Amino acid sequence: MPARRIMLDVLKGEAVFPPPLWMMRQAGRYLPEYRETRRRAGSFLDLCYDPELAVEVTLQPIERFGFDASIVFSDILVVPHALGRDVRFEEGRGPLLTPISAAEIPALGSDVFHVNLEPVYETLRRLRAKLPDETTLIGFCGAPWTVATYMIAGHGTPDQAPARLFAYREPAAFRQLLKVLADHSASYLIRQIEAGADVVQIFDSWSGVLDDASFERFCVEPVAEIVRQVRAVHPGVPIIGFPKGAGARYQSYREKTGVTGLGIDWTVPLEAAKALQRQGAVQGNLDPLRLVAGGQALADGVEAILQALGNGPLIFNLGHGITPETPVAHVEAMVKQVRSAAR
Ligand SMILES: Cc1c2[nH]c(c1CCC(=O)O)Cc1[nH]c(c(CCC(=O)O)c1C)Cc1[nH]c(c(CCC(=O)O)c1C)Cc1[nH]c(c(C)c1CCC(=O)O)C2
Repeated sequence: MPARRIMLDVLKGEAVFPPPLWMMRQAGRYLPEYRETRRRAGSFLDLCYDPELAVEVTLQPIERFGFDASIVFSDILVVPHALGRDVRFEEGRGPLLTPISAAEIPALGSDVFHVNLEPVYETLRRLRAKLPDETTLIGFCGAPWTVATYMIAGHGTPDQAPARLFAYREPAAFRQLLKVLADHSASYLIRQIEAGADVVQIFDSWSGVLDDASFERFCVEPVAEIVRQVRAVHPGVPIIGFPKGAGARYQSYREKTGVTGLGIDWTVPLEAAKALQRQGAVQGNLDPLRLVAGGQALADGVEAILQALGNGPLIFNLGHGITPETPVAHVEAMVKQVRSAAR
């Protein structure tokens, strides 16, 4: 009999206690062993495209903490890179891309998109063979809006003003950009599932900066399109949507996109999260800075989530990625508290 992957039970709507647990960005710079592998890899993208090293860093947090889920090591910006855009990561500055112009969008695409992403598929195949049977394997992509913000600005910005202006000034080109990203992201997720992913997550880190109409067109519609395309091929695979900062729009986001699970950031009130659990699983939502601070701030934050959401379908996680300055001992304390929790 195959081992039970409890995160999959939760995504079916079951309440499991203590809840399954993993962390966004769990393979990353807060781990000394990650920093060591990273030094050997050359550039950050070299690490993403080297299945041997990517498997190594993906497994590091699993070996250390025994998380219930493992997320393949890669980045959301491999999609524009595989589409032929120039993408670099500079130490201390984050991603740098050559900004795309409206005139370049009609020709955007690549015959070798999946060839370029083959190392990611190979990493997933190797991971499924190496992971404990009970560990859920997560594939992912960025949502079209969030990926587009980096393609347009060429770097991270606090409010995505360049992408918002572009969308208002060049609506036809922008719509086409979202469509190209949605189609390629859907086929990317389908290939990740075929390489062994049990679940896929769509990261929409910048959905919180949009007005009502723009949220509908730039976040909801492209993600709904991805969900439709993935479900047409793999109807049984759960999809987690993480529209960070969606606030009052979380509920309609799940209804309209059809995502199975909802990633919630730390600003979502626990009462509202409880209401969201009536429609399906939620994943989150510890403030990553409570994990940096540790001590009582951490213990209180963990306890509040377990108390409020522990009776419903919950995947315990942070409300956003773990930050590099987080002490490993604080992660150990969090894992211990979640795992030893009693209802
Ligand atoms: C917006 C976004 C990106 N990438 C991602 C998002 C969505 C989630 C979020 O909002 O955090 C998602 C991502 N990025 C990475 C993963 C790996 C899997 C995991 O362990 O979660 C995942 C799921 C590795 C990474 N991606 C990056 C690192 C750090 C770079 C390094 O190790 O040198 C890692 C481990 C770099 C990256 N990649 C990106 C940025 C803005 C940066 C720079 C900021 C930073 O340095 O933290 C784009």
